Amino acid sequence: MMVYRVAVVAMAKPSFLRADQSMAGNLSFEHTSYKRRGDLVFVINPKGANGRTGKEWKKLVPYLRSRLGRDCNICESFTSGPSHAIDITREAIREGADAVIAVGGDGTLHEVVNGFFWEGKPVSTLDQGATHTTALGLIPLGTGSDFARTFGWKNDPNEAIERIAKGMKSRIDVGVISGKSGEPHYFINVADIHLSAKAGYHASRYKRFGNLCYFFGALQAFTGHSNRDLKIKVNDEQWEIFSQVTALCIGNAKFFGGGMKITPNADPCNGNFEVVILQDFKWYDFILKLHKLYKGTHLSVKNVHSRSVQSIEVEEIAGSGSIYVQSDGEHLGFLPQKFCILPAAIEMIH
Ligand SMILES: Nc1ncnc2c1ncn2[C@@H]1O[C@H](COP(=O)(O)OP(=O)(O)OP(=O)(O)O)[C@@H](O)[C@H]1O
Repeated sequence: MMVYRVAVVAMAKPSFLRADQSMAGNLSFEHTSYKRRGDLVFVINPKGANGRTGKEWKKLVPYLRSRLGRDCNICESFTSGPSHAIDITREAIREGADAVIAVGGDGTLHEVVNGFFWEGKPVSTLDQGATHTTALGLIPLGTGSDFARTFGWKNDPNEAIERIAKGMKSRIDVGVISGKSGEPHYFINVADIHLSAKAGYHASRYKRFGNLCYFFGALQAFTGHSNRDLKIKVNDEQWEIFSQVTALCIGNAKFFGGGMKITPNADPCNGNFEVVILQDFKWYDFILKLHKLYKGTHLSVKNVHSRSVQSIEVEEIAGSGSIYVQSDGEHLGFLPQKFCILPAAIEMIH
């Protein structure tokens, strides 16, 4: 789908994006006859954090323009609904944007990351040769904003603008999920299975309560929950059985669920996931051990297993098709699924 169009004028390539006014949904870009330092496309979810993202963004724009506008072409693109950020990102990359910056929570970042890929391959710029890369940026303004926590970033847009102004970049890993059918799906933060994924599924309905949504989601997920026997295959080796699994979490970064440091050794730049498996947890274990899960000191707790992997395949032994899977806090579907790391897949502004 064409998300925005660049009016074509007769001029030497490249054609660049320029948008000095914002519009809901599709954008029209003017050309500039020269390339300034960078073309930045901001992808804003106005409904993020129960509408707070849109309000904060409005307040932020004058400062953003004064801080970055002299050196960069600034383009604002508002998402009109789920998945729109994926299309905006693909189009921006094809048109040669220097950075696509997600403005919102982990869900918006997740969609922008998925926009860096198309049919299993990285999206590339149409007419600037193989050397041009589009960087990923983030202004964290969501409910949980868990990915940002790994880097110690707060929901502070001014800090984020400084990072963009400095323009320090490094390559980070991305996870790819392939189920039995359909397109590969990408994640940047944490993918998780069973109880936590079910909790996240329910939490999305309570975002108006801020971080309390995770508590309400967890309460609902416990209703009718039972631990299940799973089999896993790590790095394409032998299948192993893990009995009575409560949750299995695959971290490219460390935090999920609004600040729980579930995969405390994960590092998005090291070419590995950290997998943490909780087995045979009862509801009261979460009460007794919750502080450890938030602090990331739970790896020494009984029935907690952790390892570093490049790929992991997970199936339920009973094959009920009812084990929830989420990635970056977004409901993905059900088991079976395979998760692989794509080392250094995206350049990120940090
Ligand atoms: N215009 C829109 N209207 C409704 N939903 C939207 C719109 N644009 C994007 N979305 C959806 O909103 C969801 C949540 O957005 P986002 O992650 O930015 O905020 P959040 O859920 O409050 O934060 P977090 O994920 O960090 O907890 C995304 O999954 C996205 O698909």
